[in-house]
Amino acid sequence: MTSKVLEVLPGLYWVGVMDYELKKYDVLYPAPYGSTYNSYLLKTQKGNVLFETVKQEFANECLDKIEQVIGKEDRIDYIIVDHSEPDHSGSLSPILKRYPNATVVASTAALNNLQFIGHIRDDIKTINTVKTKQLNLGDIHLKFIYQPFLHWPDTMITLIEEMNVLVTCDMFSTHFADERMFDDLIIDRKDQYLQISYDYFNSVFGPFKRFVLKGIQMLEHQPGFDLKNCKAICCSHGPILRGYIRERVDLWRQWAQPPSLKNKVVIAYGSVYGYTETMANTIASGIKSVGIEVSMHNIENTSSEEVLKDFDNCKGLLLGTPTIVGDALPSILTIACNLNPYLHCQRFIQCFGSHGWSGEGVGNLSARLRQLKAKQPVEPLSCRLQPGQEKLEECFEWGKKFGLAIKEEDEEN
Ligand SMILES: Cc1cc2nc3c(=O)[nH]c(=O)nc-3n(C[C@H](O)[C@H](O)[C@H](O)COP(=O)(O)O)c2cc1C
Repeated sequence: MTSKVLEVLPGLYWVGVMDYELKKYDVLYPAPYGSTYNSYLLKTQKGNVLFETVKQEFANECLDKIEQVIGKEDRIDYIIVDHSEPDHSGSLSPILKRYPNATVVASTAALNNLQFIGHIRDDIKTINTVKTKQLNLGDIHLKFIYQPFLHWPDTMITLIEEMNVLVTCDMFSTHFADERMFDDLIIDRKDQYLQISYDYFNSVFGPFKRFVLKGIQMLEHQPGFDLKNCKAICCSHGPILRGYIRERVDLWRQWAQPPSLKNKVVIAYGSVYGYTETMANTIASGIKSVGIEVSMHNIENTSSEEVLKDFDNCKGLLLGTPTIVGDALPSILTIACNLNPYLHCQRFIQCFGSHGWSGEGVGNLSARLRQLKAKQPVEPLSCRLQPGQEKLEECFEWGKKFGLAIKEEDEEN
């Protein structure tokens, strides 16, 4: 189903598309309300400017809408690519084919990526916004504000100065398709919009919270721009913001606050004969001896999800596994695979376990844990079969050292 061109403000039009069929995004996350790929067309004294394109399969619909605004004869002079992810740049090639004289305006990193997305021709005119930070279009000036990691290294925000409008690409976006397209027109779906906005924030921007806070601060202190008088935030998915800009910015700021982590260690383990379990209990005693709280999970009676939920607001995690047929226990490996270097590199994470002969369990698990680049005040701890008195003393000291590292960091802060 095609949608209509919408006027955002005089001279600025939405020429994006609706994607009601989208069921999931980024492979993993449900998109229960579909999505939109927002592209905007700005008419100025010195030419027509297109902000973002749309997903490749919607190129013709976007081209039709562009023609509805500028007619068959007029041309696109500039295409601003605030972020080169294919859902925004996928139609760049067909649009450049139709408007071969358009200049592509993007950051160094985005221009670089565009060589590998749609493989645009080498002779296309470009402006690198890391060097050229402004564009004078007569009655309108564009200011390019490079904001890497919102949410790729290539991202920028464009300020349409005279209109007091921000084009933010994925920042302040969400996957939500509604033909009314403006935040103040969809208040009857407020709860759905809020819920999917939070999910989108978490999945896409969750790993980049400090960049979100930096980005918001930058917008609030941008010379010549007043967020209070901002007329619209033209994001790249879901409703355009115009009625509730302040509220949305405040929500994003609130969601982006760093988690407050407890001085607590979660220990999750599996154990066939109780050997890894004995290690776990002794390690826990060592941790508690320095005043750090511990919570224990035997994976036989709980799930990886519950362990991850418990660890969500804790500083430390220890994973225990025996070696079973040349590997670690899958459920314990699953916990490690659900951790992420961007999200968990500031935490304390290590592993331990018992084995019979070859001992790959702890080795394989620790290979994954090293990829997280988390803090590891102790080396992985292995034990051949049943831990004896000496090994138990080692477990106690190992736990104590792990707990002390958490305590010392807390005292330093
Ligand atoms: C089904 C099964 C397969 C095993 N495979 C291995 C193996 O490939 N390599 C190894 O070092 N030990 C292997 N073991 C031995 C255990 O790792 C060892 O008994 C360990 O001490 C068990 O610790 P737990 O009581 O904490 O489970 C295996 C044990 C079982 C029950």
